[in-house]
Amino acid sequence: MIQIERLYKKFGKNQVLRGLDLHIDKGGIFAILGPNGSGKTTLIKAILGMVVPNKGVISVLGKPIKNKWRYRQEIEYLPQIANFPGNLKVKEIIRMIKDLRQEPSDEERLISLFSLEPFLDKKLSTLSGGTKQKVNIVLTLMFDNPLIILDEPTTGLDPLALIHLKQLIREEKEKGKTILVTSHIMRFVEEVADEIVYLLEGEIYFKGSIPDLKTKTGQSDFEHAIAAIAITTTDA
Ligand SMILES: Nc1ncnc2c1ncn2[C@@H]1O[C@H](COP(=O)(O)OP(=O)(O)OP(=O)(O)O)[C@@H](O)[C@H]1O
Repeated sequence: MIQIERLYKKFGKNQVLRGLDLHIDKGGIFAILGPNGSGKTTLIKAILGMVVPNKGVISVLGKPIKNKWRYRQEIEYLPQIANFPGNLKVKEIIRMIKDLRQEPSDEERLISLFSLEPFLDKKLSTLSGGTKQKVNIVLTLMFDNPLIILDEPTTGLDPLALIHLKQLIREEKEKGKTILVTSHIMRFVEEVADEIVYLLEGEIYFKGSIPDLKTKTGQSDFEHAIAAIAITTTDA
């Protein structure tokens, strides 16, 4: 599904990824975690071909992605900050993305799930942050592709929308898909993730299940296990 070998990326003098290796061979929900600025979004954008690495090889769905773009049609991506033109109405942006993708979509179910009907004729610039995020989730999950990448999908969501999001992610996983998700909300991660991928100092510090992480850190609580990595490695 995703194979990354010795990935390096620096911005100016800032060496963000330092020979990162990552292999994701099966479906499931993988939480990409790590401190602020550890390179989670950089890694995701490298997988999407939006950040060009300095060195290393990335293969997605079985093929190296260098100088390729077609593979992106098989990926759904929810960016951390989606910047769609504010003067477009919700129904217009949905139609625009559908026209661009030219793929079957099931937006009606998602619009109804998030109760977005009253907003379809409203301009994006007039929506609250949480409602915008619901629209972004619809735009991401309305297509049916094997790889889904969600960068901070919970931002701004109310509790009911969060329950729907978790359910949707689990449904996609049941279809055998691979879902990469970043989040700073540890409760959300603990509820949905099959595996944790923890980035630190430009490499993968830990990849494995939550029980394995608890064993490794000697912590019985997930949030404390994550915090323990930060404390241990800062002290080192
Ligand atoms: N386009 C860019 N130009 C220059 N520096 C960048 C660029 N994109 C990211 N960086 C830097 O790379 C580092 C990693 O950023 P990145 O956004 O990948 O981290 P992150 O782990 O996703 O952080 P957060 O948890 O805060 O979202 C940061 O120091 C950031 O300032």
